[in-house]
Amino acid sequence: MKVGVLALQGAFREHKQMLERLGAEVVEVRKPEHLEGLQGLVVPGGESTTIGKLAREYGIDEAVRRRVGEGSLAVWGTCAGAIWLAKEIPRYPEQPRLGLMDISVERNAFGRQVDSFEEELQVKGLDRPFHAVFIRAPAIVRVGPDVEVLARHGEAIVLVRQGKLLASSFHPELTGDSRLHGLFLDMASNPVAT
Ligand SMILES: NC(=O)CC[C@H](N)C(=O)O
Repeated sequence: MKVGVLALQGAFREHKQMLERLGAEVVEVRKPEHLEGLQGLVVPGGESTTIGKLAREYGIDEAVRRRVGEGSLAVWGTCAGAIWLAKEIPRYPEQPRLGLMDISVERNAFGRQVDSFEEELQVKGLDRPFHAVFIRAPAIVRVGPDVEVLARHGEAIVLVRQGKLLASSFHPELTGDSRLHGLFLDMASNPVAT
């Protein structure tokens, strides 16, 4: 199983290590041609405007849209990566994005006072809670009819799936728990979107 991590900016190294621990071959994606032969792509947390601008400049967004359209690539956006995947970003209508998930993702939704926090999240499909780290995190404030909600923090939606696309508000790569990376590898290895 060969997957990539978008390595333009942000916390991609931790994702790479975790995916490798699960036995995947992991490529750092910096150009469209690096997507060749990949079944999945993880888009890390970081600064979503920077990631969006660089991905557009290098033509990576176009290439990812094409591969997702063919059904041959799964994508998981974490934190800034989730913002990049979203169709709507309230208050930032001009921000460059992939725009493939029918969700609205509000940047820095939890306010300045609580810049960062951690929580034991109940995740649909996991038998025990997942320790989630939120860092200047976004919240998913609207989901379309094809989007399944997998976890919430209070009222806020923080983990969703739409076919071969997955988005999380939090940073799943910062703890030793690799269950969500395992779920993503399962999604990427399944040729049929469910
Ligand atoms: N940890 C993160 O990825 C934070 C995302 C950042 N607040 C943004 O809007 O881009």
